[in-house]
Amino acid sequence: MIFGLGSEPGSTNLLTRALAAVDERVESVPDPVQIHYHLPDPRLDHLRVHRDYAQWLEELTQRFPHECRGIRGFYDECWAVFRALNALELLSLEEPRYLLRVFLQNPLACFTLLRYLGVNVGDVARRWIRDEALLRFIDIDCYVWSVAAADRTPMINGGMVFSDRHYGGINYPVGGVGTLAERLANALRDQERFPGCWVEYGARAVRVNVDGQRRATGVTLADGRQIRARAVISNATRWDTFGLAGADESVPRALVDAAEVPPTERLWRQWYTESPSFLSLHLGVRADALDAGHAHLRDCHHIVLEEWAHMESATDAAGTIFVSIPTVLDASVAPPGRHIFHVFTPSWMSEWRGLGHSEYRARKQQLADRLIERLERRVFPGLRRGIEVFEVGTPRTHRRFLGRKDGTYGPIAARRLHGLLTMPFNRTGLPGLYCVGDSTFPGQGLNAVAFSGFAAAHRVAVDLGLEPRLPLGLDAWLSEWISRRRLEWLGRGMQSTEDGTR
Ligand SMILES: NC(=O)c1ccc[n+]([C@@H]2O[C@H](COP(=O)([O-])OP(=O)(O)OC[C@H]3O[C@@H](n4cnc5c(N)ncnc54)[C@H](O)[C@@H]3O)[C@@H](O)[C@H]2O)c1
Ligand SMILES: CC(C)=CCC/C(C)=C/C=C/C(C)=C/C=C/C(C)=C/C=C/C=C(C)/C=C/C=C(C)/C=C/C=C(\C)CCC=C(C)C
Repeated sequence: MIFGLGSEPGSTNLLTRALAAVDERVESVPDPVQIHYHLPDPRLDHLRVHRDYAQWLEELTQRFPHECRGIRGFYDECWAVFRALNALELLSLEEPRYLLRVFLQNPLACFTLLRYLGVNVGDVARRWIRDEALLRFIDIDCYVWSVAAADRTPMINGGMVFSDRHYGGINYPVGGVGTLAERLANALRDQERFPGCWVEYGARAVRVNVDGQRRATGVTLADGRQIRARAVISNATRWDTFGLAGADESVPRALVDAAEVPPTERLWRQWYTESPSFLSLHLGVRADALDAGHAHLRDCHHIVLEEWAHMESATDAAGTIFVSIPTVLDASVAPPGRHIFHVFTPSWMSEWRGLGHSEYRARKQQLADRLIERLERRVFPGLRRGIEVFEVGTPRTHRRFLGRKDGTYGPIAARRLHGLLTMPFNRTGLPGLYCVGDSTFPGQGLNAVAFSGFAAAHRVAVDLGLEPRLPLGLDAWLSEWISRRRLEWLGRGMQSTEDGTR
């Protein structure tokens, strides 16, 4: 489900812009329905989130006519956030010269964003909507991408997702999602266009090297090679970069030595915790086994939930089922007459730890069977008999192939936080080391991590003197001042939230 590949005017189509930055583009297929929901409440069952905004509003208000005004009010606020973002050049919020420039260019958009930066989707939804069933829907409509209910999902992100799905829309890259990475990597390897660039695969960084002045100077790879650099950018999660979070404070394989971990990281650990990983089934299915005229095969993405109580469950394959069938949009990604089903549900590493080889295989089979059974009963009769390819991935698979601690999907708020204000930016307390990806502002999502990539690249370019900065030491002084004030203010805000809770 790819956000950010749109071609409409504005700045929020960050994948399109990243590709354009290296003179590339990918052909894509517009997805007419973002998600087809199969939910426990009859008013929410077979609810389809149409790309066409008017059609979507009509679908929802027909089911909740008494909430007509509330629905409009809520989504209008989402659009206000989106329009403000879409009107700005999106670069590093840690760069004072840029902040001054965008503020002077578009003060109204900046004020709108400032107003919503500390707000969560739940706060806005409850201001407009009373019906508990509809509020539950807003919860799951957040949960399916943020792995958190509305009151822990930042409003800036809600504004992006709930509006962009109707603006730039969801677009499937022809040939599969891997095309995006391939195009970027191939472009960078073109020495005529990008002399000196190279991409290495299978090269695991195991340590960030730090000199006597406590400055990052490069990385050590698993094969012992050392690469020197003036700037090191880690796209590993915060836990894999700086060590573990939560009660388990042992640090097995963090990239930064425990002695070098900056004190600000402690704050971050109090605010964010790991979300679960996923149990994933990758299925190749004979189309003729499924009912050919099956209405559900029109849509690429489905969410299946039989009981609300199981929404946030991440054990025993009992939670929310996510289904993605990319062959609905692009038949070329499978052999003729076949569909690809990617079926997944949240799952914790604790369910998979300590299992021997045969126990691990048996458990995968058992939980996969349960998911297929649930899907056959609710949405796709005949699914099992059509399966020709069957692969199961667990949190252990995610950890192995993505190098993410416990295979986590990313950070989620450990408690109610002030929207996006608490999310760390790209600079870290260790000079020369930057973080990027979903452990940094604004969090999970391809478009969100693309934003953090643009922002990190911008700040690094300024620090290396490749982009102009404020003169007379003002850049360093102002950056430091903003960062200190933010931390002090957040420290105080968090303390008062805790006192209030107590
Ligand atoms: N749109 C969707 O349908 C969808 C679905 C799931 C996830 N997502 C989101 O997509 C985003 C993908 O972000 P991403 O690409 O930054 O993260 P990623 O985890 O997918 O990729 C990180 C890459 O870094 C590599 N890596 C990790 N540690 C390394 C090390 N020590 N040395 C060398 N390489 C290392 C991994 O192998 C991996 O290739 C996430 O935010 C995720 O939430 C989107
Ligand atoms: C100047 C002054 C004073 C001030 C200033 C203010 C400002 C400027 C501010 C700014 C801000 C900003 C720029 C921000 C930004 C943001 C962003 C970009 C955001 C983004 C976001 C995005 C997102 C969140 C997305 C997401 C998505 C996702 C996660 C997805 C997912 C999916 C999945 C998981 C799949 C599903 C499936 C099924 C359903 C089947």
